[in-house]
Amino acid sequence: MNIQRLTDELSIRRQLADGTDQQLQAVKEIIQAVRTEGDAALFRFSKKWDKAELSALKVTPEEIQQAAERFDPQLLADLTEAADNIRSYHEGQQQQGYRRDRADGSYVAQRVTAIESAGLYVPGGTAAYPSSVLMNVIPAQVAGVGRIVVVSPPDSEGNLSDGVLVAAHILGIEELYKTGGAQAIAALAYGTESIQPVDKITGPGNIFVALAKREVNGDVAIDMIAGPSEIAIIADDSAYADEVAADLLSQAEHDPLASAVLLTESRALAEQVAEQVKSQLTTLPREAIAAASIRDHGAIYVADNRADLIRAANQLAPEHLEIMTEDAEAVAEQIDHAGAIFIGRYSSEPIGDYFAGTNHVLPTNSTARFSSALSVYDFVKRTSIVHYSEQAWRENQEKIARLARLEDLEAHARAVESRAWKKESQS
Ligand SMILES: NC(=O)c1ccc[n+]([C@@H]2O[C@H](COP(=O)([O-])OP(=O)(O)OC[C@H]3O[C@@H](n4cnc5c(N)ncnc54)[C@H](O)[C@@H]3O)[C@@H](O)[C@H]2O)c1
Ligand SMILES: N[C@H](CO)Cc1c[nH]c[nH+]1
Ligand SMILES: [Zn+2]
Repeated sequence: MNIQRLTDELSIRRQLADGTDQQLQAVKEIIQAVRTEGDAALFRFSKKWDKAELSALKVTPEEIQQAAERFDPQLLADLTEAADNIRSYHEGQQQQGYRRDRADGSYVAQRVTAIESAGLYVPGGTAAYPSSVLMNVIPAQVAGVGRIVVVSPPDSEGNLSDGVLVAAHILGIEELYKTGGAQAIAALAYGTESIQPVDKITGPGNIFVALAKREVNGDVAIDMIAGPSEIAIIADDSAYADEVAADLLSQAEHDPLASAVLLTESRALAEQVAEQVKSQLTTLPREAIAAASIRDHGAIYVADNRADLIRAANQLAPEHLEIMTEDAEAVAEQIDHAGAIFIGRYSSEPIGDYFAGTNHVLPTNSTARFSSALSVYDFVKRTSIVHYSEQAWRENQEKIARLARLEDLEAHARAVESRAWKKESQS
């Protein structure tokens, strides 16, 4: 791992945000093929990218039941406990409507309702992600979404992993399809013979999924761009280099495009962490992926002082930010831009990936400057409501008509005044 300038890392980010021209072109062609060919395109792309010969896209209740029956009971208990933690955290996000009444009998209000249908992407290319089933589905359920559709790419046998099926089983999901990548996003956005389109698409995925979500945005709503994983760690000499390195590698193993950055004022720690990353890397089953990620998107930034360190972290706006310093909570107070913050030595990032209850679907590519973790808020909409009484109308109609004429909108003014026409003729 090279000790390099943070600015290099940021320029890597900007390129990733757009993908390469080739990747973007491929995604556009995949979306077009799904729009014109429907299911046939989904079968064809599954064969090409997942090496799977599918006979049907929809997972059957028997497949889910059989997976549940052969699943390790301890793992079932672990997934269930994680689901409980996630549900408890997200229930805190439930929103009520509100109403402001006035003495003249008028009121304005806001009503909160769930979106009708949501399509949730669960990654499955280089690894299966049962945890992403929980992270997508639970906020949608807490919000009260009517139709929840889960898509995930199959393995080369044409199956979803038992973990994904069992997570769906725990949550009572009935609409689950074996399709992934850009083609799954297109199917959710535009529909095929097997998959009815949805109102909103959420969930994380690789660069093809991220680019496809960006392409269909507007025809359908999306949550955010949750692309290849990222971790940044602020650490001082109180941190243990082996623990810092382990946490950096935890995200590097997701994807060759994942990024891992250490931010520190200590050159000694920087050197120890670089050594640790090198030696721990060789012991990982996913060594090749992690090595590519560290080589191409790994960085150690040695800051001049604390202010420089904080500025660098905020500039990166990473998906995950760990803080392992003596005054970790005070440092956290100064972070304005990060998808999720992990405070202190014992808050290793995978705790958030699986168990704490917070959502692991998080904005990447510095979009934490303006985007947030997936949440219940993503699955609701707010409708504003106006009720004017006769008294309220009478007292305010002239002001409203004047404001309309200020904008040269005569029909607006007359609409408000039109109630007077009848009142005058009746009196
Ligand atoms: N930001 C977050 O919140 C978050 C959370 C979890 C996972 N992730 C990320 O999700 C990603 C999972 O990636 P994955 O690849 O394992 O699974 P994935 O399901 O995202 O992608 C697999 C699919 O990509 C498509 N694909 C692969 N190569 C292609 C090519 N050359 N051209 C066109 N399509 C192609 C195929 O359709 C395949 O089914 C990782 O990047 C991980 O870091 C992010
Ligand atoms: N770290 C990922 C988000 O970037 C989420 C995840 C799922 N499984 C393991 N990790
Ligand atoms: Zn992870």
